[in-house]
Formats: sequence, C-alpha cells, structure tokens
Amino acid sequence: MKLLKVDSVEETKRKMDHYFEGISLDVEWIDIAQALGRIAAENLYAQREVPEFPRSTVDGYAVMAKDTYGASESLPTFLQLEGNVEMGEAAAQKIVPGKGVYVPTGGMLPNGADAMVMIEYVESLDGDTIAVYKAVAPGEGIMQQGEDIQKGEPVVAKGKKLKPQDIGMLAAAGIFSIKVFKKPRVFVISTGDELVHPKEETKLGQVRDINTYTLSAMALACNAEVVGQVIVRDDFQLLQNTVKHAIEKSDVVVVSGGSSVGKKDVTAKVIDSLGEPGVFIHGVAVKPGKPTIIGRVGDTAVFGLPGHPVSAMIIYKVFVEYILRRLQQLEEAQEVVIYGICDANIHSSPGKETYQMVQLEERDHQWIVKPIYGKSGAISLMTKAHGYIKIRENQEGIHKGEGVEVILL
Ligand SMILES: Nc1nc2c(c(=O)[nH]1)N[C@H]1C(S)=C(S)[C@@H](COP(=O)(O)OP(=O)(O)OC[C@H]3O[C@@H](n4cnc5c(N)ncnc54)[C@H](O)[C@@H]3O)O[C@H]1N2
Ligand code: MOO
Repeated sequence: MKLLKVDSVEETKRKMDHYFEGISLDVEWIDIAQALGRIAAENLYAQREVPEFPRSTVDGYAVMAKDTYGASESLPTFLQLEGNVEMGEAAAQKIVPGKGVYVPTGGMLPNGADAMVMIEYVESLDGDTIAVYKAVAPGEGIMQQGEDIQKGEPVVAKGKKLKPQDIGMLAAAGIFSIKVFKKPRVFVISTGDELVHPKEETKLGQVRDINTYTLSAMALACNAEVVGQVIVRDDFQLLQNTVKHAIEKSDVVVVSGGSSVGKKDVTAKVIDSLGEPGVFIHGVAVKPGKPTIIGRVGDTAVFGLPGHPVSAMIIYKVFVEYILRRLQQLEEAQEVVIYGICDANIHSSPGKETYQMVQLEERDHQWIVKPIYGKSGAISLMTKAHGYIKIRENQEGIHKGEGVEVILL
C-alpha cells in the first residue's frame, strides 16, 4: 500500500546521498566584489603576507623596549628623537640604543625598534629629546610582518559560503578572481486544479497560490537562481510537459501539491515518467509533510512537496536545502540554532520526526520557548513562528522546563 511504509529522515538523507553521489554544480570564475554568499569551489591560499612590514598599532614613539625599563611617572627615561615616520612611506631611520622615532598608527616601524610607547606617556622636551614615563615590553604596540596572514596560508576552504570578512580577507591576501560553484537553478511549480494566481478573483472552491511565492523566496534566500515559477492543473500531460521543461532548465525542480495518493495526485507518476532513476522516496516519517516525494531525473533533483503551505516550507527546509547544500558542496550547516527552556509540554507523533513551530521570549537572560499551533494549511503559523524544534521519532514529546534547541526560521 502506498504511503503505509515510509522512510525516516535519516534514511531519506542517506538515500539522497546515494542517489546524488558525484553530482555537483558547474563552477565559474567571478570577481571577489561579486562573491558575497557564493560558495568557494577551491581552496584558496594567501598570495602575500599581511602586514607586509611591521606596523605600529598606536600613535607614539618607536623605541628599543630595553631603553624604557625602569621608566615610571616619577622617573622618566630620556631618549633622543630621530624625527617622524610618514604614513605610506618607508621608515628610513634606524633605532639604536637611546633613540626614538615618532610613528603614527599604522605607520612602518623603523629598523631596530621592537616596541611602541603611546604618545600619552611621552613628553616632547625641546624637539630633540623626549621623556618616556612608562616601560614597554618587546612587541608592545606592534603588528609584526605576516602576523595577520602568512604567505601561502589557507584563507578560504572549498565549500565555504563567503561572508563580507572573507571577501576582505581575499582582497588583503591578493586574490581577486575566484572559482565558485554556479548558483543552483531552481524551478518552482504549484500544481492543483483549485489554484489560481493570487492577483486573480476566485470562484468558490478556488484557492490562491501561496507556495510558488514562499518556495521561490526560500530558494533566493539560499542564493539560488529561480528560473521558473508556474501554476499547473492536476493533469498528467500538462504537469509532465511542465516538469520536463523545468528539468531541462534547472538543477532542482520543486513541485508542490499532488504529492499524496489521491486520484488526482500525479506528481510521483510524472517524475517517474521522465527518466531514470525517477522517484526513490515517496513518504517520509515526518510531521508535517509525510507524503513527500524525492526523485532524480538525469542530474536534476525533483521534489514533490505536500501542497499545504506549512508542510511545503518545512519539507523545503529539511530536504530541498539539504540537496542545495550538497550540490554546492557547502561545508557548514546553514541552520542557526539557539537554546532555550520549553514553556509547555509538547506532544509528538511516535514514529515520526515532528517539527513544532515555536515563539521565543527572553526572560531572566534565558530564551523561553513557546509552542504555537495551527493547521499545516495555515501560512500565518509560519509568520508568527520564530523557529521550530525537532522532536526525534523515538522521543516521547518534550516536558515543560526541558532544555531545547530551536532552529531559527
Ligand atoms: N490518504 C491519505 N491522504 C492524505 C495523506 C495521507 O498520508 N494519506 N496525507 C495528508 C497530508 S499530511 C498532506 S500534507 C496532504 C498533501 O497532499 P498533496 O501534496 O497532494 O496536496 P494537495 O492535495 O494538492 O494540497 C493540500 C492542500 O494545500 C492546498 N494547496 C496546494 N497547493 C497550494 C499552493 N500552491 N498554495 C496554497 N495552497 C495550496 C490545497 O488547496 C489543499 O488544501 O495530503 C493529505 N492526504
Ligand atoms: O503532513 Mo501534512 O503535511 O500535515 O498536512
């Protein structure tokens, strides 16, 4: 019987790993200025060291630390001033015992100097002599050559999603053009005889399409490119033509609706009709979202998500994002998790991994996690939720007062 035997979440992920073994996105070269959110397709190593010369981290005087030993507010050390270092210019001076040179923050440290005394602890006496009122240790107030980045050091690993700081790091390390994975192309289809475009007037019984909007937005949030967004009737031929076209244009096709086993639920048959290996999952032990379909046609992943807007979003997060991460060989988990204390007992569905929507409230420096309830057709549930908790299939719900992990939405 269909949908009576379903796979667990772990089994489903294992099967996805198996069916998508060796499939990944093509790569392209881009300028680092365009690389935010893109995923590095190779390990990158620094082409230069940073800083390229020892620099002062304060406004003050470059000295030999040992000249300042014993100096204090009541007993200063007197040094001969050897002029200034200018910003952006090489330091021409050489520090020998008994000498000091003025260096601004970021300026080059003259040869021989091994510490900086901040200007606050120095008095300029006659233009040639300075009184130093504080002892400094070697290395104080200095950033050594190569201290930030060593030449040849790994700066970005393959599979890293690039953040603003990574782009700054690449610029500093002398890398301006990088190989990244192409953005995954996602095609979103809503199927249902009842569905109409949300701008249209409806007749009784018709339903305005929500899923192409939420699912496309979720794809964009994962840095994917949305290459199609359409509504199709529950008609085998029509859906087959649309999914066939979508497969040709994309890496991931997401069909919502028609995933169950009703007479008009044709998504699984359509996927199977379009090529090998076809559907390898129909039914997952999750709540919501049990009738989930996952297949592969050629190198394209094809998903049949439950039509209910909440279920479609949850299944997208759990399985479509999993495949998007896999295709891009993304290293880090994308989920942002926080810890809190559950404010009420939560029931689970034995044998199913349950995703419970929650709201968060900060109380006494702690996050209080409150379950919120609604039908899986109610999109408002998702807008009210700050996140969700996962209750494992063998876990008997959660007790009030228990600590839980919340995955933020
Ligand atoms: N005999 C069984 N029936 C059902 C089972 C089951 O295990 N055995 N599972 C139920 C569950 S759970 C779900 S979820 C649904 C999923 O069914 P479908 O994927 O076939 O979804 P539809 O019937 O097409 O739609 C469900 C519901 O959602 C509305 N919908 C669909 N698409 C959209 C859209 N793009 N925007 C807004 N709303 C949409 C649709 O009008 C329906 O009300 O199956 C159960 N049945
Ligand atoms: O599992 Mo269905 O997704 O609850 O409505």
